[in-house]
Amino acid sequence: MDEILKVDHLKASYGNETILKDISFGVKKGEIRMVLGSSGCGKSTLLNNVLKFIKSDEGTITYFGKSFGPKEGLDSETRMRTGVLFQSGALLADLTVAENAMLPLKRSMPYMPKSQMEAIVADRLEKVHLLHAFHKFPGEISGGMKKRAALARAIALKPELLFCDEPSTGLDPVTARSLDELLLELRDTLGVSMVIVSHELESIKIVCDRFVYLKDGYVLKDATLKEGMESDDPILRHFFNRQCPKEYNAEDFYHFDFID
Ligand SMILES: Nc1ncnc2c1ncn2[C@@H]1O[C@H](COP(=O)(O)OP(=O)(O)OP(=O)(O)O)[C@@H](O)[C@H]1O
Repeated sequence: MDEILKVDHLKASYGNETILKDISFGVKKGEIRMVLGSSGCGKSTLLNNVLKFIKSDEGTITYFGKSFGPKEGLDSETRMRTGVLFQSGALLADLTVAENAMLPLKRSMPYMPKSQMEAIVADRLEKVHLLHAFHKFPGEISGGMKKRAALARAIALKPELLFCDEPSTGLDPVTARSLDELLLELRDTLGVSMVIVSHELESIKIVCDRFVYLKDGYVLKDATLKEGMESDDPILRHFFNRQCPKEYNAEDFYHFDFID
């Protein structure tokens, strides 16, 4: 499989505090790559740096074979091939679900006739099973529906690569499960590759192909879900199995900073 995203030796800081020291990994076409790690380890920071929402200290990010340096932003072609589902959903309250989903089209293709935009948006809303909410406002729909509306907006331009920051956070287990299944469905129907930040173990077990586990600014493990779940590393054993390995007593165990 080809790698459609490559992160090489990324270093990122806020002021004097370096959060990511040296991060490298790739995303293959058609795969769901998850970014894992304890709270505060820098998962969202990684996403914001890879997406070039903020400038990095060092490192190269290569999208679809095109490389961008640490201080460079993404070009418009790369942005159009990339979708983002923000943690909050970030829907505009005074726009309908359809108008929200139309925003990327208006920005990228301002001259497209409105009827054509509406047809595309109807298609995307159908894909996320939300066509019935076309004319509704965000305040009139449930949390799970808001996530699906935000997802319709994220796939408006039929991206090849979709970034999702904590997609199931704040959802009840049933709604979270249906969102996970929807992400798998979109991967299969649209062929979109994904980078998903999550700490929801149930979601991880459903959608993850491969993961990177971040620790102290480095990649502790880059592996498949199966390898992660079978790993002897105490941190990964705790993360995936929620159990304390025999060879560590409780005192040793709490020296690890991995309580989510
Ligand atoms: N805008 C910012 N300015 C300064 N420090 C920040 C900023 N955003 C995040 N941080 C710090 O960077 C570190 C990593 O934060 P980040 O949100 O990337 O972690 P995370 O792994 O996504 O956490 P969580 O799982 O809790 O969402 C934390 O110590 C956080 O306090």
